[in-house]
Amino acid sequence: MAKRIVIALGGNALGDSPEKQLQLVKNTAKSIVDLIKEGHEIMIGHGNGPQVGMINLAMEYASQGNVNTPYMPFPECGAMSQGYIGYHLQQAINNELKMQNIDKICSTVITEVVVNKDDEGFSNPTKPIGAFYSKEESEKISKEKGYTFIEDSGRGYRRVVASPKPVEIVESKIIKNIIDGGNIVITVGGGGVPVIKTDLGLKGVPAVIDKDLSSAKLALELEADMLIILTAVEKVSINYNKPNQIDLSILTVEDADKYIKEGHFAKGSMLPKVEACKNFIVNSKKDSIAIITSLEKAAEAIEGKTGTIIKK
Ligand SMILES: Nc1ncnc2c1ncn2[C@@H]1O[C@H](COP(=O)(O)OP(=O)(O)O)[C@@H](O)[C@H]1O
Ligand SMILES: NC(=O)OP(=O)(O)O
Repeated sequence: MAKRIVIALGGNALGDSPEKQLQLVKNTAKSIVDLIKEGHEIMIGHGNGPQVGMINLAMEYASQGNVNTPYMPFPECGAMSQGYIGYHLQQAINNELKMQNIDKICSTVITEVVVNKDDEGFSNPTKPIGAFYSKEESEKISKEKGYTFIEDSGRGYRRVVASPKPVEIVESKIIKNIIDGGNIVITVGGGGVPVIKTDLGLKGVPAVIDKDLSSAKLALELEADMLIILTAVEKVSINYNKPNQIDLSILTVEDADKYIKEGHFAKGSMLPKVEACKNFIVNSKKDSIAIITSLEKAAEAIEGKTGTIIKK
């Protein structure tokens, strides 16, 4: 049966350069168009951690050098990342739709997401962005620029920035129009550009919202049947990266709470994915499903053959 599906695509699954990303999105587009062919309605949210870090670093470097480049504020870097990732994804999906003779179109909505100005995320940076560094490199950059770094799930050290929780998707009516019109939308890129409400209107703030939490919000607002979080691992594990690692096929909300307390899911990577799925499942008015798996395994996971299914 045709389902309304929100797909949250990991920023790391998009590669670490525009050239690599353009290649990788071709496979992503094929998997997504296969789902569209089966009649499913698709909304795509995506990450931007590596990309927004790269843009921010490049713009900062250029503005400090001799080239005539102004300082680029962080929210603008986030909007730039939505634009170029969305451009690659929509081009690849539209090419694939045309090749398969499907009369639909995919478009990116530059999306703002309201956050609370007093969110505790502003005083405790947790969102890893940009490239991975060695411990020594990260300490050197930290001294030079005052950035905070953390060790990211055994993969190296990364800069972390504030990550407030998503409160409201500003462009949700337009997103609904696109979906109700039978087309495909790319939205809440990088979790959405974070904005706060002021007396003068919306105002961008320097932070990166977790795209899994924004995708769950989108799935709830648009009454989706399914939230699929696609990342680099096929299943969620307990004792991750340890000799006694156990991969989970099913994760109940009750077990998720227990494992969260025991510290099995890393902050800024697996924890927000599990929390996003939990939030969607618990608050959905429908008998909805949430799945965490890898891009390559998406179709199999929808058929219930792999991935971690999060259940009530
Ligand atoms: N308990 C866990 N189970 C599986 N993966 C985990 C776990 N804890 C941390 N991870 C790491 O989290 C990563 C996914 O987070 P991240 O790379 O931030 O996602 P994204 O694909 O959204 O960029 C996995 O590739 C893995 O390295
Ligand atoms: N914004 C965001 O959640 O990005 P990643 O998926 O790259 O962490």
